[in-house]
Amino acid sequence: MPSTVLNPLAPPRKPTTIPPHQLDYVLRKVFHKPSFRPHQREIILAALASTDLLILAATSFGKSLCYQLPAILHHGITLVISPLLALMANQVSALHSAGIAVASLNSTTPLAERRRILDDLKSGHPIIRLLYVTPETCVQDGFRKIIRVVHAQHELARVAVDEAHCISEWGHDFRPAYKQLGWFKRELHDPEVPVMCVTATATERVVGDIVRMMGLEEGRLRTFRCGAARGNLHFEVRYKSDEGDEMGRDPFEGLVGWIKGMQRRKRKMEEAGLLKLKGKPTTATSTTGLTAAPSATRSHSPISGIIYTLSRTSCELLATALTAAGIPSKPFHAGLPAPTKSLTLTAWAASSPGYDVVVATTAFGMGIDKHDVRFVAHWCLPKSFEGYYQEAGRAGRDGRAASCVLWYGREDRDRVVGFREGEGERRTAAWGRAESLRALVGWAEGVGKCRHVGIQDYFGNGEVGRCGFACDVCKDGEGVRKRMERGLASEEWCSTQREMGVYESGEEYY
Ligand SMILES: Nc1ncnc2c1ncn2[C@@H]1O[C@H](COP(=O)(O)OP(=O)(O)OP(=O)(O)O)[C@@H](O)[C@H]1O
Repeated sequence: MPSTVLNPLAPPRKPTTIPPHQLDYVLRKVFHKPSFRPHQREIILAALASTDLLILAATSFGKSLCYQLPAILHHGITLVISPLLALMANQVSALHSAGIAVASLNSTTPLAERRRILDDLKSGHPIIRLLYVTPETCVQDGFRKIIRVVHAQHELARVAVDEAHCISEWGHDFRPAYKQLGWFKRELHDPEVPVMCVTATATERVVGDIVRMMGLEEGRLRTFRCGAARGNLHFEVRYKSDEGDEMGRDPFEGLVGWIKGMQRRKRKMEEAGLLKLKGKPTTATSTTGLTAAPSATRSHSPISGIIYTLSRTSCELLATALTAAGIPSKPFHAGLPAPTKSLTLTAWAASSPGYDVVVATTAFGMGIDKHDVRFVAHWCLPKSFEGYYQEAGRAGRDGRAASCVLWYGREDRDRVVGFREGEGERRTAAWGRAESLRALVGWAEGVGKCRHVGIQDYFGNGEVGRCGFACDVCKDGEGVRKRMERGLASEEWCSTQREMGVYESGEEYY
């Protein structure tokens, strides 16, 4: 990279003209990627032209690169606003290993590190290229004062808002502090600070909120609608009631049979030499020092998967039952000690023996970027369509085929409604969630429509045709209809149960 790029005394920021080959060079040399994915180059060039950008693109698209690469070419610092510490930690450690001057500032930053970062910012000419902060940090007066100093020196290159749907009360992960991020456009002028908002899960209403609350002006904003479609994911819904599943058996048997079926097919392909054997014996050590047991030599590589449940109790019970059934699984939820969670995450990411499957609550979602997750199962109905698609999006991030199965029952639907009512949400958020849940239920019971088309209809960004064979409906719509009729409890039964308060529970979620 030319030394002028990193020179803290470089002249005031103006649109950066970069020869196209330099983008490829940085992509390969710094990010170790062979080529850009579709749309990435175009978005990065628009970012380098200091335009305001709204990026609506599927899970695993590679949205982070769209602000990371310009950040190291641009003069000045890029502020990345991210909602989750885990999400930040992943990106910061990857950028750090690539030799990029990166830092994060949040409630867990050690005092000495915090002082170092703030001193760097206060100098007005920070050496840090990318600073990851929580939205809560951005609303603090002290932090804003320091940002003004940086801006006055023309050194604030861009504000990137990750998971931008969190700004909207209609969205599924609303965070009040996100609403205050309009401050950057409102208060910082001459020069204007370019903003980039990125999300995978925004409906039209949420997009409207992002534009309005961030103070983005339609005339100066470029929106990239890259589509929410994930063509490599196979979607399927399996139907169940409290009495049993669509085959009249315990749904757990169905789950075990499905996972073992995948294992068998993979083993056959490995034996036939059609798949390379991965998963060498490894010993994973978490950042907190706990170590997973080393493996014996494996004759077959494991299938990596995630199973989502809603409550902590079912998370632990299911992990224990699956392990007993021969599918090595670990629970992950917010109630577990930090070292245990860290070990689970590290060992699962390293495909260590005993960690094939993580059974998780929604505490395990955004920011999970393991490439070879071959399945995501939802054992219970999630609370929103966006949450479902975000979680399903953890599968197949290497672009290869992966399966997403939702076990859907009307009793679960009513439990989710009962649980949400107990949360006492604000009115708009409650309406938004109710609408989203209704859409998800409609999708699960909508056996006449391709699942991929149903997803696009909900998110409304980008068109897809029927998938052909990448969902249960396109494969065998009539069969799905029959399974649904057999598997679901009747509405009359559910309504009687609701009246008796059967679905209200005091369980802990997340
Ligand atoms: N051009 C590229 N070539 C190869 N891999 C890439 C490229 N761009 C990004 N990736 C990889 O794709 C993965 C997903 O990228 P990223 O985490 O930015 O996804 P995302 O769009 O933010 O998805 P999500 O919304 O699901 O978090 C990462 O492992 C990243 O390193």
